[in-house]
Amino acid sequence: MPSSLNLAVIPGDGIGPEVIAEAVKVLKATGVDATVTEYPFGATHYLATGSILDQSELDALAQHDAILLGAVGGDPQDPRLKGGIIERGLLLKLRFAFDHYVNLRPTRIYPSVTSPLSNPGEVDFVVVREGTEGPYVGNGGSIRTGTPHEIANEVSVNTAFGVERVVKFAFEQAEQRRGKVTFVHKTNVLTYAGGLWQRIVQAEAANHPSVDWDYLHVDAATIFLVTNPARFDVIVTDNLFGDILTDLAAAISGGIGLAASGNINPDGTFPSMFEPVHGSAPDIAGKQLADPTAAILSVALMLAQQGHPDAAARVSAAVEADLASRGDAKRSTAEVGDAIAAAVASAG
Ligand SMILES: NC(=O)C1=CN([C@@H]2O[C@H](COP(=O)(O)OP(=O)(O)OC[C@H]3O[C@@H](n4cnc5c(N)ncnc54)[C@H](O)[C@@H]3O)[C@@H](O)[C@H]2O)C=CC1
Ligand SMILES: CC(C)CC(=O)C(=O)O
Ligand SMILES: [Mg+2]
Repeated sequence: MPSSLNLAVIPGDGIGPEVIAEAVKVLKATGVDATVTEYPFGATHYLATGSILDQSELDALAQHDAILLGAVGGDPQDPRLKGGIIERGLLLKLRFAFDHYVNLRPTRIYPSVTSPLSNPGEVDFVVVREGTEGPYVGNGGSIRTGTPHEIANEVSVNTAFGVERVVKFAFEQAEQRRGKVTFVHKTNVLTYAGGLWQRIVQAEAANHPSVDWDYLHVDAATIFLVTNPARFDVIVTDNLFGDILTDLAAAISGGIGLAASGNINPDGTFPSMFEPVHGSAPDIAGKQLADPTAAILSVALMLAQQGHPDAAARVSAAVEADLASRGDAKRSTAEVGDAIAAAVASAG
């Protein structure tokens, strides 16, 4: 692991720059030796320059130890951004090019946080979402486009290679946690993809006798996330189901402003990328209303992955203390960041 962290930062669009300013503030407060290089990519940059992310920019990002991203995406009604041109051409391009096959999304209901669930119990699980396959790969098309007879396909790609490696990662996570994997899919209907996943989960389970596993259809999984979220330890699922379930997981655990994630390349061939689960939130952008906690907790995930466990623990502890101290008074994005950064610095 490097002693000096060579970090690329992509603040992005909407609330992205606001939450990233606080995340970088907290990173600096840890005292970890880090060089921060900012890149302007996102919808705003595209609208100003016509450029999204070219090969030389991808090559430059590849030179970094890790990437911290705010959120990207502009106004969904803007015709210049149609077809998810930024989400696909920037965010997914990075995940695919840097082989971020593990999208790791931890969920905890902190004791001090008000959950919409009245009695959630002790909730602490991680979603291991496959990050490079599924219906997000862009394998589709449409004919007779724009006519009443249009036919559109979006094919979910699931390879034995891709499923095996993420399932193996999930079982290894469970070995280091409470020893339970829940595989989530829709094997009763998506029988080809689901069958592949099912066989691989069964085979991998045999390699991890200390881990229990069970299976839930994705629709039932949404029930249990609300009625009994404490039953989960590690959830492993595909790209689309994982995207949806982790917004729900964020909602039950105090809000999307608290949910952090890592797009991990476990092999270390490419830089991993850390980002809040949320998007660019155009409805609150530029008003200092965004909660920067998810971006700050993404820094903690990054520090842990980059070999700075003490600094990561200090950031997590400062967030936990800040959550415990939150009352009814509204604080700005920067005020939350200032408070957490001060707590991190004083614990250093
Ligand atoms: N990783 C990324 O860069 C992602 C980008 N997007 C993009 O973001 C744009 C907006 O997408 P939406 O579907 O509206 O999802 P969103 O996550 O941006 O917003 C959903 C709701 O959560 C609220 N919210 C989000 N983050 C918050 C925070 N930190 N503090 C307080 N409230 C927060 C928003 O105000 C909004 O009401 C779209 O262009 C979408 O494609 C969406 C998800 C992920
Ligand atoms: C905008 C999508 C491509 C990403 C997303 O919603 C997510 O990764 O959670
Ligand atoms: Mg999402």
